Amino acid sequence: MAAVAVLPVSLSARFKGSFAYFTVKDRLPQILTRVIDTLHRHKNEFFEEHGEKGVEAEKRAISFLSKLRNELQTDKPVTPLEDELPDAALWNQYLDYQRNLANGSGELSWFQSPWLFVECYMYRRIHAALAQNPPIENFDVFKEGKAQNFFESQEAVIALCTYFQELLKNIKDLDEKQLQEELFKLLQVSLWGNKCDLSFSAGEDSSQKSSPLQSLENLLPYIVVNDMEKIWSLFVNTRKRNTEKSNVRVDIVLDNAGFELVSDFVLADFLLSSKLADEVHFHGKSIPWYVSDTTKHDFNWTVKQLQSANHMWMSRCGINWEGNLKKGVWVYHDHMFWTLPHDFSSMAGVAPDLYADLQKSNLLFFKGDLNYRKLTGDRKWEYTVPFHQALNKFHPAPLCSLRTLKSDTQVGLKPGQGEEIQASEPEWMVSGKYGVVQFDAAL
Ligand SMILES: O=P(O)(O)OC[C@H]1O[C@](O)(CO)[C@@H](O)[C@@H]1O
Ligand SMILES: [Mn+2]
Repeated sequence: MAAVAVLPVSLSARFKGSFAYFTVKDRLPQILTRVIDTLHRHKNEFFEEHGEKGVEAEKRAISFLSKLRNELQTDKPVTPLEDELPDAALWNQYLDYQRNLANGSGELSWFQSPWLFVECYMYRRIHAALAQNPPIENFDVFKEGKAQNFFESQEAVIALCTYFQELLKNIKDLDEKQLQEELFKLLQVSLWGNKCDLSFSAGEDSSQKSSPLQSLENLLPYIVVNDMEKIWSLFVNTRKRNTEKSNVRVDIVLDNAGFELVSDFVLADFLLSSKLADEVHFHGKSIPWYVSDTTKHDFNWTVKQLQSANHMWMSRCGINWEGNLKKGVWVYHDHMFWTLPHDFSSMAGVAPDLYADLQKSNLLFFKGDLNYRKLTGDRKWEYTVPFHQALNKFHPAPLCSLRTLKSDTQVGLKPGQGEEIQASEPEWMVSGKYGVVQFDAAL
């Protein structure tokens, strides 16, 4: 008889003093207030573009969002979605599932329900507030913040593109050891690029200021799970095993736009230029999500920004990346599943097409904290539970999380490792200062 997986409870604001409680009580209302403020500040633009209809739509969206903020702050019931968007049915099925988990017919509460669920729900309601109010239905309330993060990270972008173009000049002469070293550097740049996320800072400035390559050495001790050697072995073994005909495919499940996205592009370009991989598939969000997550617009906008930069190495990168997309060796996807509330153990059942697509990959990179929470079900795991166990049967392909810790859940640590850091830095799980490169070899 197969052992039945005993799963710990979900993180939730019902645990006073937890980071979930602080987020639902303080940070989510702050994010909503910023969204409302953004709409107010764009009133003239809406008028210029759409006339009176634009201003009326803006007013309706603001009243939707103010109502939402009041529901959240006074812990009113979490209500079914009433919009006609394609994912509404899946969302309302999930609400029923959560209601039955809670206590049958009882109401769903922001503070008593699982944190992952109510936080995702808030972003889906923000999307509905815009989508239901033409003619501003396509306005991305987070666009300004994402663009600002990109522009304020220019120095880091220039440093990274310059470094990378120099590397490309002699990439053919690199031996295996040097290739491995460069891979490790760019994995770390992509990892620490994840510190820059606006939902974490509730929209405060979080752009990458310093050069991303300078600080890697002294950031190494803050990587609490470091499986980079396993990633290298996977690439070496895949290349040995692979015959000429079959492609080595790597997927990157993206997180934040801005500097982090550029660091993911550089990693992806390196994987192709070094011939460690033949194609890279990127997975973004189909609606604005968690303030800074990458949408299709952000993805294309960022490539265009690099291309048209008046800096030689930036534009060289942008031109190469546009070329990769045109050649089809880079492919962008944005499946609806990534913006549902489900954790990834439900993917095979809820989105079998996506699960089947991920199974074609040789290695899946999952960027960031929200993806980590969904990989491990956002549960109160013991620190030392194996990552494989916490994945709860989610094994479409070998996978690696590149995550800076911004929520209080972490698995796969050595005995005593978590307690030791906790003793000296009580905020270590939510400061974004620590990170993991955490690998699971699948079955
Ligand atoms: O962009 P990332 O790395 O997924 O971070 C998003 C995280 O930020 C937070 O808003 C911080 O609380 C979490 O809710 C979420 O997991
Ligand atoms: Mn994010």
